[in-house]
Amino acid sequence: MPDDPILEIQDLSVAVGGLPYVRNLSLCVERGRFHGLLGPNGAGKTTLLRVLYRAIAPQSGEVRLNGRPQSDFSPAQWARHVGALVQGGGLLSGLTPEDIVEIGLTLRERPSAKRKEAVQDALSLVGLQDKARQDAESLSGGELQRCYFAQLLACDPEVYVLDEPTNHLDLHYQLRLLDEVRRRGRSAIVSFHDLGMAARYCDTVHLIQEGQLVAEGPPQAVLTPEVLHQHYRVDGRLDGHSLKLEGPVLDGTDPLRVFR
Ligand SMILES: Nc1ncnc2c1ncn2[C@@H]1O[C@H](COP(=O)(O)OP(=O)(O)OP(=O)(O)O)[C@@H](O)[C@H]1O
Repeated sequence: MPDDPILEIQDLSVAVGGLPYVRNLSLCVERGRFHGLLGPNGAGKTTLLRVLYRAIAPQSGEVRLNGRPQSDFSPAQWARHVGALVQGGGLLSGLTPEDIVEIGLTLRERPSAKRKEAVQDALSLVGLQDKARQDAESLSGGELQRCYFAQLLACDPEVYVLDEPTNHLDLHYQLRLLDEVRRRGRSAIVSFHDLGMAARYCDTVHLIQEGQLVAEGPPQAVLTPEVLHQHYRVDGRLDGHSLKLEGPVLDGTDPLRVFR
């Protein structure tokens, strides 16, 4: 049992259109720790995260925050504690980055002067201070991801739920923004495809396959050559924070061939 769980997921099952995409899954997020959710495409990572930020309800099982069931909280109360960076944005028409960050802050009861300051601070953190009043529809993919990151950083929830947060970000911002979440000492549950980044940031990783938890523990203990072979269909090994690949990908396909 973890020492100090902030979020407990107990025996969770989620079906979409009658098909089970998360099955009897239990895991704990420890207070102040970074947890990675790993697994191949379609494993169920986003589905699980969507339950955590209440976009969908589970068929069975329970999510608890500080020992209290999710159903004890109104959606707005929950969102104050558990904030999410999700895949794909919302409606942007007519909004600026300033508006997007400020909309997030309506969850927080802050005087308007403090709110303005928080918006500017968050936009500076993500390097968007010069684009604060531009039409958000004109932002690049990475700039938009930074804008949503700013919204979350301004709210600064107790638990950060990040679904592939490095999507569209250049290396500088991948490191800068995940460093910022870690610097704040918050709890985080984060889906990653980049196993090197997962190894760099996560205290614990949870490997999911076909909606079930198949392994969990420190990255170096979980991401063994056998696991890479079996679940990612590549041969390689984790060397510190670097993934060293050996030989072609399995199933007879060698994507590097086209570059040779
Ligand atoms: N609304 C939906 N309708 C139909 N199928 C869905 C829906 N949502 C999820 N699924 C299916 O559930 C399975 C798990 O999807 P999910 O997005 O959770 O996977 P993932 O691990 O996040 O994958 P990826 O790494 O590709 O983002 C997939 O097979 C997906 O097609």
